[in-house]
Amino acid sequence: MGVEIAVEGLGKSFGPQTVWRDVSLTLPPGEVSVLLGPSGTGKSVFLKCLVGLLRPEHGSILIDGVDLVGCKERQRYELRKLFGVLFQDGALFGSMTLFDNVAFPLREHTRYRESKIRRIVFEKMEMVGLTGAEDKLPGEISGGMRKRAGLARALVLDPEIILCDEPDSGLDPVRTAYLSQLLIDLNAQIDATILIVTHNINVARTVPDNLGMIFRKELVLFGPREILLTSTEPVVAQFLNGLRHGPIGMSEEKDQATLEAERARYGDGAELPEIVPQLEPSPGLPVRDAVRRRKDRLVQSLHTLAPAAQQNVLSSLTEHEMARYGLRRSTRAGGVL
Ligand SMILES: Nc1ncnc2c1ncn2[C@@H]1O[C@H](COP(=O)(O)OP(=O)(O)OP(=O)(O)O)[C@@H](O)[C@H]1O
Repeated sequence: MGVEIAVEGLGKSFGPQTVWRDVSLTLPPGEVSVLLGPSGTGKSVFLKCLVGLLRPEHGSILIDGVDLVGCKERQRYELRKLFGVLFQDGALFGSMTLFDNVAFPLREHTRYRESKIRRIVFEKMEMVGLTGAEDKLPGEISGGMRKRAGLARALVLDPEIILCDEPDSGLDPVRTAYLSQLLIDLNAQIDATILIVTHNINVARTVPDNLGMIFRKELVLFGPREILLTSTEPVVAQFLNGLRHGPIGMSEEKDQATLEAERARYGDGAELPEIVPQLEPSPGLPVRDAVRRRKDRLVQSLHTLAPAAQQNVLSSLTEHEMARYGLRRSTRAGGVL
């Protein structure tokens, strides 16, 4: 199972510019989380801090109990091995074939024989649907294939944590849907802790177990999807529903396109749409253990959730699960005894 990442009081600045301050959240082990936020709010900077590429000035990042911020360089090097990172553009070497790109971390960090490297590379390329493209150069394939190759490379060292920086950027909606499915399938297969940075509303609605949002230099909320997707917190509701009215202004141009598209779909109404079901692993794959663990956790804290979130948690439980948790549905709509 993937490891837990506990971030406490994190703050990052570049000279006089504060990117964000006092960010605290816990990425539950083996679950998929999404970090949202308008352009330029520091989502990529957050990912780079998590993997140790940037150093925050304040706070701690406990990975499996070890503080990445305060630890020695040697320990940081060891912690980094737990991560697989998919950068925005795939970050492939243009002069290397896909095979060599994907093999690169194995050749750098292990002493495996070439036959073993070959086996691992072929296995990961099959996982991301790139069998047969091993000899292609990055310049000869589509953006979606480059992302998948980047993902295969992020997987070769069997990471316990996978970070994806805008895996959907530059992809059409169909390829984004395939990539979203791929991430859920991967989670079902390897149970890694996954954090995805995006401003794609569909990805946020359908992929993660947990959601968080950065706005105006702060983490506005972080929690289970049922809480964020039913939240009436103005900035969260505006962003997740692509509404014009709300704290996010016109000046963030990149999000304007998203806002236009969603406005065309939902109109300007303040009514929140129903929560759409979360993606499930493709047929033939194991069920995600994270789903069961998360339900256990949510049921324990059910009474602390707002009514709309509570109702969504309850409606996600099967009758068998209701019985296992000792819950009975009341005759009142969505109620519980
Ligand atoms: N190495 C750096 N040195 C100085 N400033 C930086 C550096 N990296 C990022 N920044 C600044 O930090 C802020 C946040 O950038 P970041 O790329 O994390 O935003 P983002 O939320 O990921 O944006 P987008 O959604 O557009 O990718 C920006 O103002 C950016 O210019």
